[in-house]
Amino acid sequence: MTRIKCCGMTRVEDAVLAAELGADAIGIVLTARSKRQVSLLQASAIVAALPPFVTTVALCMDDEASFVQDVIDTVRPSLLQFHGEESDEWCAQFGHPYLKAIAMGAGAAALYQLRDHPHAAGLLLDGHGLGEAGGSGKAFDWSLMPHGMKQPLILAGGLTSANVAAAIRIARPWAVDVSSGIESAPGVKDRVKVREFIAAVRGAE
Ligand SMILES: O=C(O)c1ccccc1N[C@@H]1O[C@H](COP(=O)(O)O)[C@@H](O)[C@H]1O
Repeated sequence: MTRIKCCGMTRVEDAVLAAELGADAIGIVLTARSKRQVSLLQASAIVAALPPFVTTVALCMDDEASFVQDVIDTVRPSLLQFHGEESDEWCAQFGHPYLKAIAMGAGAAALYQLRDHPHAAGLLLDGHGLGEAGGSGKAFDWSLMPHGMKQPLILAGGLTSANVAAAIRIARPWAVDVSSGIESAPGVKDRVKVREFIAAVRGAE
C-alpha cells in the first residue's frame, strides 16, 4: 500500500478532512520560506484536531536550531521534515525522528545526496532545485527513483490526481506527498481534489 502525505495544511478543517478521506500523514509548514507558513499556535491546533494513527509532519527549511526545538516542544509532531541544506548531523541533533528532503531538480546528478542522510527515518525526493523551496508543483523524472534502499522513499513534486497513478507505477515509492496538487489557492485545500488524489493513489495499487 502506498502511504499518502497531504502537506501544507493551514486550516484545521482541511487537515481533518484529509485524514477522514484516508491520508496517512498531514504536513504543516513552519518555515518562513513558505507561502503556507503557519504559526506554532496554528500548527498545534491542527495537530490537536487529528485522530490517532495519523502521522503529523512539521516542515522546517534551514531554520535556526532554537526554532526547530520550539516546534518540537510546542507542536509535538510525530516527525520533522527538513527541506533545506541541513546536514545529517544537524538534523539528528534534536533526537526527534525526521524526513530529509532531497532536491531532485538537477536530475540524476542530484542522486549523490541520498547517501548523505543515514539518520533520516525516510528520504523525500522533491522536484525543485537545490536551495529552492518546495510546494512549487515541480515534478522530476520519476524513473530516477532508486530501488533497494534501506530508508523508505517518499515521492513529491508536482503530483496531482491526474498523474499520481503513473508516478506510482514508474517510481514505486513507499509513499507519495502532495501539496499544490490538492489546492484551490496556496494553503487552501480543495475537498474534491483531495478526494480524487486519494482515490487515484488507491486505484493505482
Ligand atoms: O509547501 C511549501 O510551501 C513548502 C515550502 C518550503 C519547502 C517545502 C514545501 N513543501 C514541500 O514540497 C512538497 C511538494 O509540493 P507540491 O506537491 O509540488 O506542491 C510538499 O508536499 C512539501 O513536502
